[in-house]
Amino acid sequence: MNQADAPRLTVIGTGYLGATHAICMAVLGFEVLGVDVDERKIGKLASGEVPFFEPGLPELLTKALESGRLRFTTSFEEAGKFGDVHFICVGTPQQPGSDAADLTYVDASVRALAPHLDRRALVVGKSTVPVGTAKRLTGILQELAPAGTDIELAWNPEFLREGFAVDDTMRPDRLVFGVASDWAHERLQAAFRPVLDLGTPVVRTDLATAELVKVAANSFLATKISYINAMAEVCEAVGADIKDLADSLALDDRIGGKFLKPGLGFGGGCLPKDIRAFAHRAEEIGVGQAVSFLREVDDINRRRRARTVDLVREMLGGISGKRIAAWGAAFKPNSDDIRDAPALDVARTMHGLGGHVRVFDPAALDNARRAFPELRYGDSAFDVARDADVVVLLTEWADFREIEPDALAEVVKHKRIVDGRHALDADRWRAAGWEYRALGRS
Ligand SMILES: NC(=O)C1=CN([C@@H]2O[C@H](COP(=O)(O)OP(=O)(O)OC[C@H]3O[C@@H](n4cnc5c(N)ncnc54)[C@H](O)[C@@H]3O)[C@@H](O)[C@H]2O)C=CC1
Ligand SMILES: O=C(O)[C@H]1O[C@H](OP(=O)(O)OP(=O)(O)OC[C@H]2O[C@@H](n3ccc(=O)[nH]c3=O)[C@H](O)[C@@H]2O)[C@H](O)[C@@H](O)[C@@H]1O
Repeated sequence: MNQADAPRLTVIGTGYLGATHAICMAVLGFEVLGVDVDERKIGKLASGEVPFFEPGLPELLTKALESGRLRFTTSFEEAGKFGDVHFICVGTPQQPGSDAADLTYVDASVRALAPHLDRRALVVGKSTVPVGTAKRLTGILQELAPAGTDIELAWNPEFLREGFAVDDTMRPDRLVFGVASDWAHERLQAAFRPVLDLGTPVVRTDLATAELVKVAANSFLATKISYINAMAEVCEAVGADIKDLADSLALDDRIGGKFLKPGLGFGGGCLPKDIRAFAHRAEEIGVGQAVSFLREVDDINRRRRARTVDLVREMLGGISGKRIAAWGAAFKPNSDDIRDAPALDVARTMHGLGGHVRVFDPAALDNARRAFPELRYGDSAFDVARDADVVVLLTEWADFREIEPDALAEVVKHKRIVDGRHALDADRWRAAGWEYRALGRS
């Protein structure tokens, strides 16, 4: 990359998204400054420690720090002086007691940065926000940036998946540039030059469309998952098989098999809160009816968690006093993220019903322990399964899928397994004498 032309980047908010973006951009050759209000997080990153689990990222952090192109700070003054392009990557969680997105952090970060922008710069929103946020932030920048400086706002939604964050950042399927001028578009092109050189498709559009693309994408993915889980409910009622049904649908190219995996449903820090915030925002702007199906998507998804508990109850004839091995805590494999994790929701419900639940997860145990100290935890999949009345697979880590039914049979009290993620080979487990149950399978 031609260093002379390359803009200097700041990345504001160094959580899952921001840390990944900052590290990858430095590896790609940019000078990058990561900024966060969390001193501990900044301290860890600066000393070479990624504060969350993400395959491949620790190695890249080491590489980026060694290159001298990546630094971290808590100072917005330093950020304003340093950067030509500022990426806003702070959290937009669900507001407590409401479906709306909490924009406190986005507003605070823009307000903190704006007074320090003393030369022409581009501020780029990456966080997932309700449509209309960019317009409002443009007003805040105009109000708070020093008089006479030319500050523009653009929107560049992010589509990375946790667990594949490095690859999704370095080689995304597409880039969306929501811009209000040719200058902003050119600046974004410069800020993604090495990615564009790979032939990555770019959609240039306006700010509102860019904001909407993101929530539309997550809503589509959530709808696909709830669609197949709705079919699972129907299968349960008639004794049909959701696995065969999903496999058959997937063979139609127009439908495709991705995000068509039935089971416990979606969780995490994004899909659930994003569909709720979108439905809420649509209602605010008078088009609630257009996306009212998202409420149903959410309800179908929540029912999966309750139904999984029901399945365990049916199998055991009650949950109170039973020893239950819960395999998984993270919202999906290859992540330590427990935000709105279906696995922990199910484990906590079974605990609340008097079950002796013990949880194991290969990466998310520390986070789970901190968030839910009332649950009991073990050191391995076999450890929590000792003398269990039932094993419940809640997050489909490869470590769990690879376990031999005969080896596990040695430690459990009863050979019963609930496959909450349709991740195990039912025939193999049944052949080994296990009672195998999964939602939507007779
Ligand atoms: N996690 C993911 O895979 C993806 C997340 N997103 C979106 O990106 C945004 C961030 O998500 P995550 O990285 O998961 O959240 P996170 O909670 O891991 O990170 C947010 C970071 O922002 C920092 N922060 C809060 N207020 C700040 C301020 N005023 N100034 C500077 N830093 C501040 C926090 O300390 C934290 O480190 C959200 O809008 C999310 O929906 C989009 C695509 C993927
Ligand atoms: O906005 C975001 O933060 C991100 O949200 C999701 O990414 P992520 O939350 O990392 O995880 P996914 O792989 O999408 O899985 C989400 C949930 O759906 C569940 N899922 C996924 C696929 C499937 O077929 N069935 C299913 O139940 C997973 O177990 C998980 O709980 C999107 O896939 C990303 O494109 C987006 O950038």
